[in-house]
Amino acid sequence: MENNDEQKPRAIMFAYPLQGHVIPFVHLALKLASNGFTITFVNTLSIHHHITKSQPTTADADNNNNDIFAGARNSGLDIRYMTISDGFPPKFDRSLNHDQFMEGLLHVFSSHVDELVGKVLHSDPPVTCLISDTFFVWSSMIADKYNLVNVSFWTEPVLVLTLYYHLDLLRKNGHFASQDNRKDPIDYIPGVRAFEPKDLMSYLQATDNISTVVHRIIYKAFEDVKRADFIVCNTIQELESETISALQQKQPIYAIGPVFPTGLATTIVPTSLWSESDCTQWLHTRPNGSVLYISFGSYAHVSKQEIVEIAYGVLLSGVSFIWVLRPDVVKSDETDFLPVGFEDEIKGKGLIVPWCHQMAVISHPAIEGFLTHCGWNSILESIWCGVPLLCFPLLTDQFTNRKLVVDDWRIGLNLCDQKPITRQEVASKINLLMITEDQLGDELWKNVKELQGILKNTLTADGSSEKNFNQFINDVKIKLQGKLG
Ligand SMILES: O=c1ccn([C@@H]2O[C@H](COP(=O)(O)OP(=O)(O)O[C@H]3O[C@H](CO)[C@@H](O)[C@H](O)[C@H]3O)[C@@H](O)[C@H]2O)c(=O)[nH]1
Repeated sequence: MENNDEQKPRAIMFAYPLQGHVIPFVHLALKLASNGFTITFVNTLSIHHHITKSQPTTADADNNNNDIFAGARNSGLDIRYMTISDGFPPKFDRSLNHDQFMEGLLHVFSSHVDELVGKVLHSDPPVTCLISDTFFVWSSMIADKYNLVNVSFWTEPVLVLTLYYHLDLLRKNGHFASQDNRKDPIDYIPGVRAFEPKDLMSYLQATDNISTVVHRIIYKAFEDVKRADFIVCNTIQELESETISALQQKQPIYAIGPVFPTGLATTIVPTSLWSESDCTQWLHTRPNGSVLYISFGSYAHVSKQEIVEIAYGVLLSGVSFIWVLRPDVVKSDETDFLPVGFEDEIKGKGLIVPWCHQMAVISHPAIEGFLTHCGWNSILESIWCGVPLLCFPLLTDQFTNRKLVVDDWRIGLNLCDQKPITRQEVASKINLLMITEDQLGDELWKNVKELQGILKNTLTADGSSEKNFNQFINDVKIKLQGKLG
């Protein structure tokens, strides 16, 4: 029962300044605000500029120009919006100068956060709770300094969180950070069945340099998360139950996913860093179940050679396709990375766009398969839409996510079994995925429909994510009462 004298909880939220993190953060903010929280949402200035620049020029966009949550507030939610410097000038290219940018997030960003939290702490209602991305290295320092409930939001599978959490075990057993990492299966991580080292996150597979800036962030962030009061995860209890239960022995952890754009959110809170091309008209002209959607997310880079092999492979397969090729997908100043004449050859068959509204595209009945880099949001969105996956992991958690999709849940195939990829293999894998009359295609399709049912169910009133979310809110309130004495 709601106690009216209870102070309204107010959380300040810091999203990691990358597309794949901002999207779930925004939707978590909306979910919390719909459940009685006052939210102060903080984006870096750079993310803010990207979002506002990519908006179509409409009256709504003008409204949203300084405040992406203006529409949400008009609908009655108490979400305030602030921006913060990430320490770099606006024109600094954060994608091309990735490591320098990450050094800034590691060493400089916390002082900006500290200053901002100090300023807003005593506004009305006072800030009582910090919700920050698990990859930030300063959360416990800020929470301790300002006596805030410390909530870590994890935007990847709990399997990945667990592996980072137990980095000490991987080291001790020689699967990480040894002269010559062990190649045999890893069978000692609590809640994780034996798996191959090739399925570890890319940073933990490294042997040459394990002091890169991302490694240093990982070492610090996954020690820091051990001091969080609560860990909230964009995953689903039914999909990762053993792993979640094991980690729950260590810390309170809540699977509340999928944290998705609902109808309300998609229309009123812009989150895209690039302008979205409208693919709907084109999709309407295609037969149901005939189009392959291809995207490598917002962050990873692909080599020109791989783009060329995929391009020829898609042509050889003969399927229709939409391919999202963001301007910086190849890590160089080179903009002509497609084979000469490719765009003429695909006329009437394929559509290439720099960015789109992914959920709108993959929920269209014309879409039959998704060639993906295995970003966690893309996987959840694809399951939600009942679309099987063709997996081409590039970086970070994507290798571990691939294992879940292909080996554990059997809702997808590997694009290639070993690198370098070839156009012949690309074509044959696309055909295997897209021809659902075949036994394999049929099995993938049935499995993904089953998981789709689980995902849809989890957000109903009796569903696990809904229950976990309510439990989380109750536990935060109890913790707050304890803190306020
Ligand atoms: O044209 C596009 C392409 C993508 N998206 C959206 O962008 C997000 C992309 O997220 P994700 O699929 O997770 O990929 P990344 O952007 O690469 O995400 C980063 O963050 C994820 C969550 O932490 C990690 O799993 C990834 O490995 C990491 O690269 C999704 O919500 C997509 O719907 C669009 O809206 N339009």
